[in-house]
Amino acid sequence: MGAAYRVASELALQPEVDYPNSPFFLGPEAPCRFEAEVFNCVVRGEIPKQIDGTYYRCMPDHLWAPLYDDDVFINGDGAIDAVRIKDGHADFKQKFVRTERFTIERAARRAVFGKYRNRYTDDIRVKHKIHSTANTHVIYFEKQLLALKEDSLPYAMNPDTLETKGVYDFHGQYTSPTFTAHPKIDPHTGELITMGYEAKGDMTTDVAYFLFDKTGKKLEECWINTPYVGMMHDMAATDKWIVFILTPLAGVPLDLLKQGHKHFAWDENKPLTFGILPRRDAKPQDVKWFHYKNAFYGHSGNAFDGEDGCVYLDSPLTYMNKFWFFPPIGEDMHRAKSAQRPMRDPVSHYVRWKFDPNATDLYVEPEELVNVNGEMPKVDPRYETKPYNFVFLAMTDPEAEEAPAGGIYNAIAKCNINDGTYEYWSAGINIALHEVAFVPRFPEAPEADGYLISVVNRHDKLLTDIVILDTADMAKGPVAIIELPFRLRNGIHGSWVDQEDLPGEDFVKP
Ligand SMILES: C/C=C/c1ccc(O)c(OC)c1
Ligand SMILES: [Fe+2]
Repeated sequence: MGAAYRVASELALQPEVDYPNSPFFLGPEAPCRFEAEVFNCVVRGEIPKQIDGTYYRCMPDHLWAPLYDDDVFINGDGAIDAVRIKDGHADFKQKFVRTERFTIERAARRAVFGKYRNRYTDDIRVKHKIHSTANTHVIYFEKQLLALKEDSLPYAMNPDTLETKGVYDFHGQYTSPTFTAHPKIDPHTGELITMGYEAKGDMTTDVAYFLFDKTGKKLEECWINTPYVGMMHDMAATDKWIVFILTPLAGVPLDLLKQGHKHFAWDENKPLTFGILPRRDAKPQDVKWFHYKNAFYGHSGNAFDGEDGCVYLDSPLTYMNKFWFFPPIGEDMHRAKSAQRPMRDPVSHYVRWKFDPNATDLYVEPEELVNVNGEMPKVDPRYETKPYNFVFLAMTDPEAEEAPAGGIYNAIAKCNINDGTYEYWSAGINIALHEVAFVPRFPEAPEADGYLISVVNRHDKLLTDIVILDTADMAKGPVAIIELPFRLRNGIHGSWVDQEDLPGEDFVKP
């Protein structure tokens, strides 16, 4: 190391960017902090000409060193990545959502907001401001992007410029202060199905369900209460039913929150719980709650109505608290320890839950569909809310001798849920793979026949690739690799939007 750099290493970082010494902020996960535009990205291979649209993705990226060293990666500022693909070329853009937090902290040039979902840890002057980081999911509805964080309302954005328009409450029709990061858009009706939890304030059991028609007109609003307070990250919907998912990541008592405790803590005495509610003409007394044992639920694959009148929900099931950074209840809040899983069971597998609206026994036991250690399920969107045959999962390569760095995903599987078989591409060791987006090969293509888009963080090169796979030959690996000239961080969820649904051709202005 040259003399200049020996000196540099003795110079302290300015406090506003002196990030904690934690895996959430180091090495390949060091904050990026930039906005970007790359016209005509470097591409290897051939991007199929039929692909015409934009892939949007949400990435938490702390702009400022957090006020608390034990802050979690899911409290980073939301940046939206957009990859516009047309005629075999790709243009890239990344912009931060202009949340209130973004704007206030930019003016202050430092962090002002406190811990994840704990406004009692915010600087007193922003305690009543919108807490959203808009960092979890980005969906497309009513010709705009909605950047989502489950503790707040959506932020609406322009899909071409990625400019933030502002907080969106469906023209006053949405009356909960919280909005899930996993609303569902029914591909057959264009309706938006959504909910907010802790909907009457921190640690309340209130949940508000809403249905909007494709023009954004409210069709349903129904308020219910859950058996306990817990993280309700994802949901599910069929033609006839809504499924609420309540996990044992329990909300801590309000007085602990006020003392600065993390919002959630793993409660090994609480069961993973499901509630079903009629999708139409929903009444609070209609909700019916089912429960399993103590287990972790991340995301829903799909749900559908059976001919037997039962509601079927398919999902990965995990036997340990994947969110180990939310400690067991009752323990010191700085401790990070996982709940125990039963010995020899897989960490996760893909299962089917069955809820009988007429059941008297409210205990449910899932049936295994596919034995893979995967999460971030995606089905062909044309089959959402309907019976289906295939699910894509981000997973840990079952044949790799070493786990991928950081316990993240390094393979993508196309799973047949009818016979439990799967085909997959493994990207190797020193990389992190993400949730996929699916693009049908052509509008009437068979289910799951088409292309997958995912982001690959190359820890070997500290750069990021966007890969395109052909689902007809998963094992072959990418047919095209879009090479970005910089590194992105772990992202959460994203959406593919066909060009014919987008408002214009203004993605890249000359
Ligand atoms: C897999 C991710 C799950 C998740 C749950 C709650 C959050 O606030 C969040 O923010 C990025 C992510
Ligand atoms: Fe999620």
